[in-house]
Amino acid sequence: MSVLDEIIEGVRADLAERQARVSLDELKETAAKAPQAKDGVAALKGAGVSVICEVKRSSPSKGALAAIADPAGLAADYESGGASVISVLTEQRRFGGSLDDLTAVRSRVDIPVLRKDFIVSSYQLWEARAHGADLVLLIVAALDQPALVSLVERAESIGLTPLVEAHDEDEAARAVDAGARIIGVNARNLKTLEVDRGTFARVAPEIPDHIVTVAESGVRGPHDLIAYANEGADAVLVGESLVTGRDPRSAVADLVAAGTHPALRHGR
Ligand SMILES: O=P(O)(O)OC[C@@H](O)[C@@H](O)c1c[nH]c2ccccc12
Repeated sequence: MSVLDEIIEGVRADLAERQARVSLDELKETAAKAPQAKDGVAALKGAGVSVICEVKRSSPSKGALAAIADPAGLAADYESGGASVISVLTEQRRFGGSLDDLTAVRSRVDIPVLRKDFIVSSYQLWEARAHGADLVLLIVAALDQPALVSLVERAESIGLTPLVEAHDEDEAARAVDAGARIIGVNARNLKTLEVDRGTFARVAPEIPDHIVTVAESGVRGPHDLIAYANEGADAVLVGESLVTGRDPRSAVADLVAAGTHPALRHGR
């Protein structure tokens, strides 16, 4: 069984437990009271290369990264550093996240918030909305095509913007066919956990220009952002280097400054 399969097995078990506790009707009622979702596409289309900053305690590849006792405080630092979107990992077993983290972050920042999890059911979309998310991650490798298409449509219909994640050219073509408006290219292979920073340049040509492209994983600092920008990335998604660094606010500010430098060519 691949790491991705193992993660999804755990996600399904935790999901079944939550479904037994909170009915879909209850979730929908909570979602109806949530503030209207913010426009994730607009947030990433601003001037320069947008930076999506992640609240991430641990990962399957590295284990514990940072304790993050105050996820909302970290998100506020990201926002004041110039982040366009905050990504909150809500997967518990491997990444140490929770829906409480999502709620806490949502209540502190004004920019859009992404629920980063392994979404396999529309129940999780309603959870995301009920906890104030504006965007959700959908991983092509975790879904067959009919499931991907229906989750993209359902997300959009409840006001969530899906960020559809691909690892190779075929997955990118599936994301485009499913109607994604934002496609993330993850340099980390979820089956082997290896990072290959060449992935973005290989996969991006499959993605039409009008779709927002996000380069995910392995961004160590401004030089990696500049490389991805030159390969056509509209945005980058950064986790580890921010949560393990000493000063997240200024690390984000350095990325944002690099991404808005007038000499930088970006976009396709
Ligand atoms: O910590 P990094 O290397 O900066 O990567 C962030 C993000 O890309 C990564 O956390 C991620 C990308 N896709 C995922 C899917 C599930 C869980 C995590 C991820």
